[in-house]
Amino acid sequence: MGGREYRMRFRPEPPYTHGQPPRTAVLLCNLGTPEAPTASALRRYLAQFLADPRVVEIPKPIWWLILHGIILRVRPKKSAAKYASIWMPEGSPLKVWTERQATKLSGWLGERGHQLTVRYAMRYGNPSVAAELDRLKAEGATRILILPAYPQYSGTTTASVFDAVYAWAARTRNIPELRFVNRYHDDPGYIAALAQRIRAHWQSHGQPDKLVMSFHGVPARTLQLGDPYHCECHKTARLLATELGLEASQWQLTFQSRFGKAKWLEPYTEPTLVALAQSGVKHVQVVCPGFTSDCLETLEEINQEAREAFLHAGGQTFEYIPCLNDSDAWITALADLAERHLTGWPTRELPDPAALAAQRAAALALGAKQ
Ligand SMILES: C=CC1=C(C)c2cc3[nH]c(cc4nc(cc5[nH]c(cc1n2)c(C)c5CCC(=O)O)C(CCC(=O)O)=C4C)c(C)c3C=C
Ligand SMILES: [Fe+2]
Ligand SMILES: [Fe+2]
Repeated sequence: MGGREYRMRFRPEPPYTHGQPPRTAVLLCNLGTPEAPTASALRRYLAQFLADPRVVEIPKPIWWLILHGIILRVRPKKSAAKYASIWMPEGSPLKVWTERQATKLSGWLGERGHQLTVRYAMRYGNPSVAAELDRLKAEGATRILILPAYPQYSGTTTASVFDAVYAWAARTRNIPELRFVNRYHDDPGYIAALAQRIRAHWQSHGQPDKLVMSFHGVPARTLQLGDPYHCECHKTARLLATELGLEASQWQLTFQSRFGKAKWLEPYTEPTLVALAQSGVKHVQVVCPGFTSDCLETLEEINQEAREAFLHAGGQTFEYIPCLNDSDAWITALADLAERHLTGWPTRELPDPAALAAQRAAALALGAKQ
């Protein structure tokens, strides 16, 4: 590599100062979402998302023809209409919830005496992983914990977040200490937060004939290729059912959001709901434990499309139980998780009273518990 090329690759950075105290940050990374519920925003988002070789494992020359020749011509308009039906006044639900989680988590970790920064980033779209890492570094972060918003590890999601971090590190001269959370599908705090969400629903609505736990699917082939996602979804579901005291006949795991013509993990959510209705099951509740924030896949695909299919097939009541979002039990679980992953750094940071007060104020503004 020539000198100029080298300088271009490793961008100039502020000079390193000896004796600076270590500064820790947590980066909560979620999938990403379009900027607006419009066809042009959807085209930009889907072009980036579906070009990721972690997401679509088809040889590039063939996939490029399908993606640019068909999918990006047809899907943006259809998907935009779906997004429009779930859009919140503040923006896309996925981003709104992820941002609230980061703000609340920051406040709660501050309450526990940690002086650290919590930010969120999106793997596709904005704020990008690279931009947030640049920002954290510019603010003096020397240690960064990468916390994907996915409890179950999958090469298609978790590993893709890590790819983005590695790509950023590959062009960074003075790389902060990095830590990665791979999975927390069996974390007791996560399971307890899910159980609490469901029990709260039961208090006002009662128990269903069947509780359907619907996870996002992945191509079935990835299971044979060693992706642990399928097994981790099953373990989450099993632990949750045990925590809720459910017998095998009272719940079922399904996989949703099939994309393309290949076989995906089964059983598929919507056909299962239709079959349940046809077999005489009247009252179902659906929960999506693999999604930590409500998004298109839960609010539209489950709460609109799947509801319609179940009721049309003869079901009587369909209740959707919202995702963890910014519920107190979930933020507690995230804080515990981050804390466990943050222990053992060689030096402890000294709390900064001004930063603590600011974090507390932000958390209080969101109604966080004292
Ligand atoms: C929770 C984990 C997720 C896995 C695993 C996952 C795999 C995966 N997804 C696609 C294709 C699409 N997914 C889309 C939306 C979407 N996917 C997840 C999560 C996982 N995906 C979320 C949280 C969302 C919602 C985003 C939002 O903005 O609300 C979409 C886009 C929507 C659409 O146009 O229908 C596509 C496409 C594949 C191919 C895949 C694994 C190979
Ligand atoms: Fe997806
Ligand atoms: Fe979908």
